[in-house]
Amino acid sequence: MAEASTVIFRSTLLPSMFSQNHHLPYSKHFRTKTLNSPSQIRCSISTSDTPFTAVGRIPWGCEVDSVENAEALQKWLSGSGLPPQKMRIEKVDVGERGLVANNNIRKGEKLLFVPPSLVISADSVWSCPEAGKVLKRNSVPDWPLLATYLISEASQMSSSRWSNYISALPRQPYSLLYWTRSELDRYLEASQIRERAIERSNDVIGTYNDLKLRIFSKHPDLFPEEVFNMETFRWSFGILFSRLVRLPSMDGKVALVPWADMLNHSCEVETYLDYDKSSEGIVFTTGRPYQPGEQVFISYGKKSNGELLLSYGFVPKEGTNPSDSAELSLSLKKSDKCYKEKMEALMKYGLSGSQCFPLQVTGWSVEMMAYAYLVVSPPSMLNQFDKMAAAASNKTGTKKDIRYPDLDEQALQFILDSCEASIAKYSKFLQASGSMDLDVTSPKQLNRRLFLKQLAVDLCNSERRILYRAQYILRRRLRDIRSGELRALKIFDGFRNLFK
Ligand SMILES: C[S@@+](CC[C@H](N)C(=O)[O-])C[C@H]1O[C@@H](n2cnc3c(N)ncnc32)[C@H](O)[C@@H]1O
Repeated sequence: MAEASTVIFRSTLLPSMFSQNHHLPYSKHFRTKTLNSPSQIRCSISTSDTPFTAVGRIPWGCEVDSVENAEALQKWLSGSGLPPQKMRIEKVDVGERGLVANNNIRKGEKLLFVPPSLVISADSVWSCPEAGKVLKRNSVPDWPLLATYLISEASQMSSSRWSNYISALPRQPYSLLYWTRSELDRYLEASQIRERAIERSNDVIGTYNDLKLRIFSKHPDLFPEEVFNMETFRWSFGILFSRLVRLPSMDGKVALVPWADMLNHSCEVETYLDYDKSSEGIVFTTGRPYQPGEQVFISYGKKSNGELLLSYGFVPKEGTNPSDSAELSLSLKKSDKCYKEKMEALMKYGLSGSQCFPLQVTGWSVEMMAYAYLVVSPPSMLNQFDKMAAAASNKTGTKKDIRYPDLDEQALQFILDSCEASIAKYSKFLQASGSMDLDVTSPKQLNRRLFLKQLAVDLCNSERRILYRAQYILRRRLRDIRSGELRALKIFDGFRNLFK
């Protein structure tokens, strides 16, 4: 058996393209090409208590913890070419349903072997071929194409080849797409994830409206609004965000992999799904042994707790995620004497006067430090603004690691101030959360609110922890700088007295 490290191919459940670059609007990847045209319908996330449009019930899928539908899926897959498995679907403690080991599984074993014929991708055959042809003719990119495909197949019910798979999908995936605007404002006020969730919802709305304008309205026979509407698109995007896999060995192709998508995530494992050329199937290689009855995990990628909440609707236990990070917002002061010049430099590199940077337990990025240098630099350093802005952006090939020792103290103090302002926001929310939601009377609403609030509290605790750590490092660095300066001053005074 090959060593795990040689056979593990990196992939993530939900494309890693979103996590790799915080500053890249993810919409660029899945929106259709004409989205920026002047004729596009502009629409923003609802400010009312409902997400997008009125919440309708999706007529397919199942309750998120339904094992019956998952067992029917298992049977259908076995009859359709899925080889015998060393795992079975069960109700689990972490993640509602998951795959558990049937017998002892060794570290370094290859599992799954889902054949390409059981994978849903942009090349899959449509039960309604005409609809597929129209989308292809309009060069619809993979994400919206797959979202439409899923709805189209779901609406075919048992005539679709994928009916058993679709019946086992959650009717309402856990995703921030299902949080209303007021829930996002209420619970995620302190976290930058709120902005990302609003952006994402707006992108989904924009994508749907664009498809409707360009394609669906012109082919109402193929894409009737009763089936292809905002509600069904919210569902299909929720499914894609929480289950789509990027397969590096298939040139980064994105796909839904039935059965494999029953695996839950653990921050403690580093095994990813990918296509294995030798066995011609989707596999993963275990990074640790499992005992019979134990849940088997994969990794959805190196994502922060906020990113996991955004796409998958869960937050790992505090302190268990080594890839966790918090976003810190830094802002240029309007009262800055060189505000105009600094803004020009920032805009030249695609940055703005208020910019978010990831902060990790281990520290902060060179981009963040460069941005802080720019904010605190005096007018005499005007000729350095461009260089600083270039280093603050991660879009240039220029040398990023710039140093201005004379500005260190001010730049670090500026980051510390921003950090402390952010900590105060988290603390305010966490304090207030205890007495929140006592105004709710219906048990169903109370349950939902308690559930969302708990997720938000977990997220805020984990993000505040990272900020506390940064605060500690910053204070220590500043103390060192200041005590170093004090020592130098004392030595200087000593010499002066000697000469006197
Ligand atoms: C790819 S699916 C995994 C199968 C899923 N549990 C099911 O029953 O359909 C991803 C979803 O599983 C759940 N999940 C995965 N890992 C989890 C974890 N570590 N903790 C809590 N929920 C998890 C989340 O609801 C997520 O949106």
